[in-house]
Amino acid sequence: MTVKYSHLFSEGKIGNLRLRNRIVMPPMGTNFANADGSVSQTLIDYYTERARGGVGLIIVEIVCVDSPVGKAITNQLCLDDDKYIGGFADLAESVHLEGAKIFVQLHHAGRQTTPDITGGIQPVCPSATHEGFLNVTPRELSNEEIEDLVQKFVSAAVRAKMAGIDGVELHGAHGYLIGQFMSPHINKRTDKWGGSTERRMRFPLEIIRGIREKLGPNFPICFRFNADDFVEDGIDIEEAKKIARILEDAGVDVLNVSVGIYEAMPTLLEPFHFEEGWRVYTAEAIKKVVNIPVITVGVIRDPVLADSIIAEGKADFVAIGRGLIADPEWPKKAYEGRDEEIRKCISCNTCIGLKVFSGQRMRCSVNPRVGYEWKYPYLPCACEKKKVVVIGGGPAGAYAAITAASRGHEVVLFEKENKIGGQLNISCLPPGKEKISWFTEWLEGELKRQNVTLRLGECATPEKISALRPDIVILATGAEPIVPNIPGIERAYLSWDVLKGKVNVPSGEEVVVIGGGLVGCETAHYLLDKGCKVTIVEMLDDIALDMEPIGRFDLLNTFVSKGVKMLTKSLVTAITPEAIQIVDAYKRVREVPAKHVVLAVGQKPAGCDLAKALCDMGIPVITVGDARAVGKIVDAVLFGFDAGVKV
Ligand SMILES: Cc1cc2nc3c(=O)[nH]c(=O)nc-3n(C[C@H](O)[C@H](O)[C@H](O)COP(=O)(O)OP(=O)(O)OC[C@H]3O[C@@H](n4cnc5c(N)ncnc54)[C@H](O)[C@@H]3O)c2cc1C
Ligand SMILES: Cc1cc2nc3c(=O)[nH]c(=O)nc-3n(C[C@H](O)[C@H](O)[C@H](O)COP(=O)(O)O)c2cc1C
Ligand code: SF4
Repeated sequence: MTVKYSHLFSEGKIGNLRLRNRIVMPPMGTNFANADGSVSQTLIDYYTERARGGVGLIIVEIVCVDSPVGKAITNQLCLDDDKYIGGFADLAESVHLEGAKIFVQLHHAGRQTTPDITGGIQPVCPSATHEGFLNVTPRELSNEEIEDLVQKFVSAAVRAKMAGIDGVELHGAHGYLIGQFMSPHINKRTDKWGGSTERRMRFPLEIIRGIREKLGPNFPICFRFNADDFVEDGIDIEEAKKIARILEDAGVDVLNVSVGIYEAMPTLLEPFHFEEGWRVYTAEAIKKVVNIPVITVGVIRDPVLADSIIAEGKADFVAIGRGLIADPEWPKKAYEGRDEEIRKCISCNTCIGLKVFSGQRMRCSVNPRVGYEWKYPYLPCACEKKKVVVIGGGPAGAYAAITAASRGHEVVLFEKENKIGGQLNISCLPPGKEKISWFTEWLEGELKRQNVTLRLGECATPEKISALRPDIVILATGAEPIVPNIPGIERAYLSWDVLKGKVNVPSGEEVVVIGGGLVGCETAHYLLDKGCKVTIVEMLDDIALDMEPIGRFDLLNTFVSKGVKMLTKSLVTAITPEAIQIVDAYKRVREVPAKHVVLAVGQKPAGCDLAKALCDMGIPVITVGDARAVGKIVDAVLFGFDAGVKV
């Protein structure tokens, strides 16, 4: 077989370690560890599946060297005690059996954590500089504490080696403890641990020296660091080049080049709008000044791009992070030239913002098996072939249909529109959200590949359904916008219609968006981009509270910089010909001028009557997605998949 991406699938080398290709899974926290920090079966199955999918090297997520004060997430792996070695040995063996190599990322959060995570302990830092994203003021570390921490990193590396792990990555990026020492933005010390670049590098260099002393010259050490902190006075690309040379001289085997600290969060965990490969230039700049291999990362979703990065010598390895959460078979499919079958990550950040950073286990919007690899190791073939009718071709219905068909059932899917996707076709319309349509395209392709009979442009009725004599119906009719009963409501446009371009709000005109949730804010963003003067009115304390926090941080910065008015704790009581009437936070009745009014006060489940009619006919019905409870893509896909497994 000719390999389409010959550069990507050429052998790689880190120190003396040989890797089967140039694809690296970068560290990504999951919250899958046990509560005591030990390796769980969920975690082993999750990583083993990625190894089976063909990745060359897995760098396991942040592993704490000093728990609890050094933890950044609730259920974080630990290696600060010998009791953890056994679990890591099981993990290493399982990954090795699938042909991949495995490193662990040694980590201390420093100031980028909260007392909720550290068990009430005040976070520590080289200097007591305030952290703006989490709003934390840390305590300054003493000289003795710093020396003790150096030993903790070294001891954790020794334990990793004892467990059969192939190498360690030191987490010097993203503004965690090692990076805090390195960054002039955070490290204000005047003793031997602060000052010039060389002095700020003392902490990581002591750790590297300690590891080399204990484990010798052949144990691979990877160093992850920022080529740009993207904050004032932080590390920039010129400083990063100096750092890279210092690390090479210190005997580091490979550099994993990243960017951003929490205060510049959208650069390190890019929301929807960041372009593919936007930060490859940083790795390319670092590669030019060193002779050791360099890893690049950040929104690399497409094998063509990944292969070209290697071919053009911009980096030696490409790290595919969220891409491998979304599709563990990304490498295998690329290797076999099945590019269109890759279920690409859409950069929604549900996995991190709504799940891991919110103390929950990782889940993925487009891959329902994430964290459930143990539960669904394979899809059981249907014992008895059934006729399954699915109503609704949004993500819930489409995923249910794909899953049921792949198990051998005969599946018919009704979608009243002429296109699959449901609300995905609206959610991809606000500025920067085009990547959502990648998922719609994948669903369309997969429905074809699984031979699902599509009845597009056909509204399902009880009569049509019963005529097909289905064994079971999966009802995935989604949601519809809520229209509140307030005087003057006839003058308001629905946000869905504005986004679809069914109504035109001329640019330059004043618009009030009623409802400041995700849909209202994204409609406001769309109107802002069109040049409208936008006011958002929201009855809750704040806006966009249902939005993924990193995307929200990004959007609110845009709103502030572009002068969007945000009226919170304000209830709309009427819409008049030129204004809206509100009761504001101080219980005052006020008028807000509004040439145009857009309504986005939430959605409610649709299709309840249809479900009832089918049940009355004695047809078994499973209701999934927004039709069951209005949620997000992640909920629709998980429940759709689960229904497809159960029928
Ligand atoms: C503007 C906007 C932005 C959004 N942004 C995000 C986001 O960033 N992240 C996120 O996670 N979620 C987002 N969402 C929400 C997400 O799109 C929905 O939660 C998800 O699409 C629900 O999937 P579903 O399959 O349950 O329903 P839907 O997507 O609503 O699909 C239901 C389908 O059923 C069809 N249907 C209904 N009745 C019948 C019938 N009788 N016969 C045939 N077909 C029928 C409809 O035409 C529709 O295609 C957004 C939603 C909107 C409106
Ligand atoms: C859920 C999640 C958890 C992450 N956890 C870590 C981590 O533990 N250590 C780290 O260095 N980077 C972490 N990252 C950043 C990734 O390693 C990677 O740099 C980033 O996601 C950009 O690459 P991508 O677009 O390929 O996902 C995390 C990212 C995600 C999405
Ligand atoms: S949850 Fe969203 S961002 Fe995270 S891997 Fe899945 S698709 Fe990508």
